Amino acid sequence: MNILLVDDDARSRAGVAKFLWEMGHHVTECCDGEEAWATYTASAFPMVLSDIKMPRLSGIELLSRITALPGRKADVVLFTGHGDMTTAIQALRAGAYDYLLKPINVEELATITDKVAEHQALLYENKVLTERFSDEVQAATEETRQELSRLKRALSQAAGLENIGFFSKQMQDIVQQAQKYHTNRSIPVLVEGETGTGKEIISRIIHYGNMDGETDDQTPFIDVNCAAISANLFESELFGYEPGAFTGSLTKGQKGKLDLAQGGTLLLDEVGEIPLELQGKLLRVLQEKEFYRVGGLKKIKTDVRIICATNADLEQRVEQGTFRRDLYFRLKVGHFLIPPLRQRRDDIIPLSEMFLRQFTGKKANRFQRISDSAAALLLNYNWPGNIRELRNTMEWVLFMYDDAELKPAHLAHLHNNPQPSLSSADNGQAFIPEKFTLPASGFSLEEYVDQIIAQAIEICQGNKTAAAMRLGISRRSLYSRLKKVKGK
Ligand SMILES: Nc1ncnc2c1ncn2[C@@H]1O[C@H](COP(=O)(O)OP(=O)(O)OP(=O)(O)O)[C@@H](O)[C@H]1O
Repeated sequence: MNILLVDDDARSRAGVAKFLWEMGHHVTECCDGEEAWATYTASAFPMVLSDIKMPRLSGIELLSRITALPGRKADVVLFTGHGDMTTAIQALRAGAYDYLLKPINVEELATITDKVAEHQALLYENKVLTERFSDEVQAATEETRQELSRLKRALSQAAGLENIGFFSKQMQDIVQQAQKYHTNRSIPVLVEGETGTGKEIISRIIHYGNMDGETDDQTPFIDVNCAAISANLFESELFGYEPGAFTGSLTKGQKGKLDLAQGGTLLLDEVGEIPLELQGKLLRVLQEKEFYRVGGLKKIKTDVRIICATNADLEQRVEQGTFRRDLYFRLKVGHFLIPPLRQRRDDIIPLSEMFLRQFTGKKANRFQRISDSAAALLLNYNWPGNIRELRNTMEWVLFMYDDAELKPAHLAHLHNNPQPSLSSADNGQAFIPEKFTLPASGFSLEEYVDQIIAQAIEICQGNKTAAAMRLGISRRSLYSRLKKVKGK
């Protein structure tokens, strides 16, 4: 062990040093506290043996400095005079490991030195174990974190809530509202919107209560596409049937979707397609919270949240007499009208980027950017198939092309929707509509201008200078307009 020996009495110091060398230790000698402090801070000593009374810096002051140092430090043993118990107590209070009475008894010195060696070995072992333990804890924590995120991903996937994003204020408000409905299961909810707007996703958020499918709620989410069930099977599909209820039925009978959704959520997608004669039965379920199986006499109590989704105009169906008015109002207690994508343009670019990232997968170099002109095109297309169409478009682009940037050429197929066209100007003549009638409402000049710019860029195959010339505006005006569109 490396021992720092400090004593201003050279004879006594030499005697102690000789004994310690003989014990097999390595001794560094100092003749006062200041010299000892400089030596101690320059290299590591597990043990300091020091006299108390010394010029310049006393043993107690040296001890205080050593104990004030951060980290692992030496055990300090101080020499005190015979009968000087006050100093001995003072030394222990200041943090000394032990004290030795002068003149030094070599047996006591050997015992204390062995004790210090053992103590320092234990401290070292403890340090190593603590470091190893903290490494192991860190590794285990990392493993648990990875496992948790794997499970979260699996859960989101199972919940159908993987890779979704809501960027526009309109959709963020809807998601917030949907999360509120999660806590009140007794409110039926009607989700209306065009095809592909995300009605099913909003229904799942109502059920799971959050966007990533992470929930303690293990209750079922049962999805029924009412348009896909033939009218004669509808009742048994929804309510189930008792054994032998009809010819060809299973002998054990069968549970219906309402039974399967017990305690959870039943999503009736395309609810407008429910046959009129069954609408009364559905109303009864909503009002009385009970139903009969086909061929059954026993009332079955139900505890199911019912969400209905439709892209049909239910109000019109009510007027036409094909949908019950009382059911319509009952379903509509909680109501969402999901806007089409063209009315929430703030979603278009971030969703496109998200889908590109998603379909690019690990081939990270592909389609890292969307060019200004492609962005203008995406923003001005009217997306009749809404997010489903946008998603399919990005998947198709990634399948067809390999480029670092999404350009108008990759989106050529988006142009055949009925948008105002510049093609009539292809003969080089100025484009002057013969007659333009301003609609009573719903017209946005801004949108119109953006659409024209997108088409000009597309016609000029992405060449913005040519597009600006074509439109009779400066290149700078075109760029500032594009910047504005992208920033929207
Ligand atoms: N916010 C979103 N983020 C990512 N993908 C979305 C989002 N909304 C919808 N989608 C995707 O668009 C497609 C259509 O969504 P969804 O089935 O929820 O629409 P829908 O309105 O119920 O359509 P339909 O009326 O045709 O049944 C799905 O692939 C879905 O994953």
